[in-house]
Amino acid sequence: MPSVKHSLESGLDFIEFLGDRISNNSKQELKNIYYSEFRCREGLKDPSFSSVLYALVKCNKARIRHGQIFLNVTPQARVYCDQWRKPPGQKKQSGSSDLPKEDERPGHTSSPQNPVLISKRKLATEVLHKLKANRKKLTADKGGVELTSEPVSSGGKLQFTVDRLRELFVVRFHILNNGKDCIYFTYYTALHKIRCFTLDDERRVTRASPVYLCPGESYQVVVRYMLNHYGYFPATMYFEFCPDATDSTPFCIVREVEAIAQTSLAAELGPVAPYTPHRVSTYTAVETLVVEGVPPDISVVQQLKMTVKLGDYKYPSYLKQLARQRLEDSEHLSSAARQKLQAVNSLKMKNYSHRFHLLLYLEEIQMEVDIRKYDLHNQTMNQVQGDRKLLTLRVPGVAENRPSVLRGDCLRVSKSEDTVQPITVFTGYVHRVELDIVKLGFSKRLLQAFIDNMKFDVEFTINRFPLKLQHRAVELATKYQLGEVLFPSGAAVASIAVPKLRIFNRQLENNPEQHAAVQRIVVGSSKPAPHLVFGPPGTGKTVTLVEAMNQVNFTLYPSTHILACAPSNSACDLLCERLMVHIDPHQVYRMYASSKDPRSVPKNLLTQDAFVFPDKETLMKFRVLVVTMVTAGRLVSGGIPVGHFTHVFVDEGGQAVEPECVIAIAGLLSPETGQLVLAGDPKQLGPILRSPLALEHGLGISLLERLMLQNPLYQKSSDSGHFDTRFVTKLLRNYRSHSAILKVPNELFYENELQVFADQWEREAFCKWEHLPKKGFPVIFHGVMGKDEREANSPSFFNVSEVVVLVDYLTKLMDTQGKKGIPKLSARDIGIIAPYRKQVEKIQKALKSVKALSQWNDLKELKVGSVEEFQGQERKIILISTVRSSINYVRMDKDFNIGFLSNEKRFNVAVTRARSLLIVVGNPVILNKDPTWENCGYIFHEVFAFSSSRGLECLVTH
Ligand SMILES: Nc1ncnc2c1ncn2[C@@H]1O[C@H](COP(=O)(O)OP(=O)(O)OP(=O)(O)O)[C@@H](O)[C@H]1O
Repeated sequence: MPSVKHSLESGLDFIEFLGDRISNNSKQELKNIYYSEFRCREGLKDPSFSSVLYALVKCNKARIRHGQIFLNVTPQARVYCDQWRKPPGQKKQSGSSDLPKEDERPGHTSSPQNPVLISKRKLATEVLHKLKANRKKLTADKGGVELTSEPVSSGGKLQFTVDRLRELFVVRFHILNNGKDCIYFTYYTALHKIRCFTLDDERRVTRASPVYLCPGESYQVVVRYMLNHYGYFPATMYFEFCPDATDSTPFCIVREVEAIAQTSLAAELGPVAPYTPHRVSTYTAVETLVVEGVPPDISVVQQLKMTVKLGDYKYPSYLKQLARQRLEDSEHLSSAARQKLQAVNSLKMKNYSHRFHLLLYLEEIQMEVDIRKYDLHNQTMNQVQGDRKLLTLRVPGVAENRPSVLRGDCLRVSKSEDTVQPITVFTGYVHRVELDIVKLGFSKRLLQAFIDNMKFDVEFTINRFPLKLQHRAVELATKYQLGEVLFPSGAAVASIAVPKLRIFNRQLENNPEQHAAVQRIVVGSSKPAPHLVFGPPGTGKTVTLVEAMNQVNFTLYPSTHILACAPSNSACDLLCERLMVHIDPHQVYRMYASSKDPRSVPKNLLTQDAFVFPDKETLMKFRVLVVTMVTAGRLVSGGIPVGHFTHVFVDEGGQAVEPECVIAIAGLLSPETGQLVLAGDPKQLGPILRSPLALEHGLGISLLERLMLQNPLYQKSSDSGHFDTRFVTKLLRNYRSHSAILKVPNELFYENELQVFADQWEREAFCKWEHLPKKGFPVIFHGVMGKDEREANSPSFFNVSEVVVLVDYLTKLMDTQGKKGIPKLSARDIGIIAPYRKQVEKIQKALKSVKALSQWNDLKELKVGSVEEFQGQERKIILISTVRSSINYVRMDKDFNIGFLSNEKRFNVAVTRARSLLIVVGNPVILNKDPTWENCGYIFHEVFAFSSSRGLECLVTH
């Protein structure tokens, strides 16, 4: 019995084979064609007609009504004729050819799979490969054959746009034998399976019955497009010719066809200018004379005096050598260098600072190498209207940290025409970053000499401040003997009875794990060892942390001071907002770094125009300070004494490298009496690192993850199979999402341990939404054949077809809210996640320009951002745009650690933010090439009762 999958593939090939005869509904006639023409092709082992029909019906590719068969390919017919039929007795060809070898062609394969598909796939791979390598050769007219088309092609590419769907668009290829000899037109096909066109020619050319063209004779192939969906539909048309029907080497001519169907919104959002990539130039050392620029006014009012020194921590030169060797040839690391690295491989308190200094140096060296890639040449700057002391510079990519430029950072510019050494280098300080524009403060000397259109070369520099803080932190960890905090043995742990608590957040009363965790933290049951709270997304880690802080503040008052930290500002803001529900806001202080733009701070957290670092005494009066880990370093510099903070709470602890986390501990927390609490999920976004060497030697592992992986106190007991709850709390009840939303992450990352506890009314709020493909399953995967594009000289990607679909869903949500049992919505209930900054920008632009959406008067509250910006956040409805539509860029995503593909952790965070409805918009063909997304397709298949091997394809719900 053949598998349904095998039968379906044969069925789809049969449909393709039928060509124009697809409209034939007679079961008997189709059966005859199947057996007499299709199934008996040489070497084929297709299943029986009834098995094929069964598979087609089961997978919605055919319907049977009153004994008649309706093949489900219209109007999206994929009915170009397949002509992989070898002429009987054809001899093996000799000589080189553009074509696949003869024994790889159908009829010569012994594979039990369908050879039509295999050979066509092979042909497609080969032709596409050759197109990349030598496009000119493949697309050139040759052998006397002239291939023209209507519409006319240019450089082998034929592009056309249709404005309206479901309207016929005809492309004609004219084949003219312009040579002196006769020629056989033996074969043609489209090398992509996009079901939006049919191929037709009068005499049904096949290798079995080629068309003979005498000199001067011509022939026509017609491609009929019927686009049912907006998007971008590329195809590669392959035409094959032979000077002699039996005994000569065939050759081919290829044309690329791009059909585009777009709305006016898509046209409006399209590229503003063709993409011109930034060219990387080689760097040569030159003698320079540096002229200092003007830093921005400190918007932070600095009342906190710096009393603890921060060293410079420059890396030793031998390390640069080592890193360079490694970068160029990892085989030839000197043995001394190798030993140095090996010596620090196993982390102990004894080598703690030494090891992290080394790894941080390696990271810095790599950062220096990477930042050079962004150097700009021959750039013009402009004077800022209204503030002529500043110059603006366009920095493509800055919005997605390529390069990372923050307020207060420094850039080095020199006049492009300056060639005489020493070259004058002007340092410019970043006053403001606005999308891809930076505003820079330079010295008077440059401003006075500045004239419009002056050309400059620009070098970016790295911000060493966070690195320096990390170096100091690992040193302080040794100085203050944090051994029992960083490598706890559990020896000093006293057994204390847990107190009865009056819980502030009543939700926790129903969750014994959360409740117990709070009790343990309040009583300090793990002290001096850290207490870990870990669990999958939405299991209430942050809520537990916040309740524990409330309880510590309330129960142990007045002897406690809390430092609440997270790696990112958005996670800190969330902590702060939740803390202020139960703690008097005057007792909580949210301290921001000077690099933070006050305009990006949530209104309820910004109490004054500028940020203030109050003096030490004032700071020490607050019950709770909320800061990022890096800003916690300022508290150390400001001389807040060790032991002032009785508790340090770290949320999203899995996102920071260990030395970053230690900034908030070393020099602040008492090693004997302090309580450290770390919350996080190692399966969500981790630290981002550049140096492969540092990664290889473990810098990518967070403190939370290291303790969980390497310290027995934080592992399940082999006897009981349970965690020791004095040290670790594992949360498994998910309070955020509908089970359908959790299905994929639960299976892929959490061994199906995650339990659904979200409020039933909330989680099922969209289960009856009329636009769901399956009622009761509030997940939509919407397949879009879009195009990932870039514009001007920005390296960031966007995909307008996906923006159009997102906007369409938003409009549907707006139209249906408050009707038929669907709750009323405000824009703040919705979040849109996109992997690239340009796509975020295009979505924001679309939100502003679509009139229908302006009904939401809080439209500004609709958050559009990257996954990083959504970590720890949730919304009722999440829409995700995956953008990627060409396989060629997937490698780039991996190298730059961007995008959704090849990054499980980013995928996990993105799909676990929604409470009641998740809509993913993406290209199924590309996503299926990634194992995580492909699995996603398989898992959904069960739900949708599809039976196919085609991953996400079956979920395409145009
Ligand atoms: N015991 C509980 N009962 C009901 N709802 C809860 C409970 N604990 C947490 N929640 C709710 O679950 C949602 C997720 O909580 P929280 O943000 O604390 O999860 P998290 O584990 O920190 O998530 P992430 O890993 O995504 O950062 C919130 O809406 C919160 O109010």
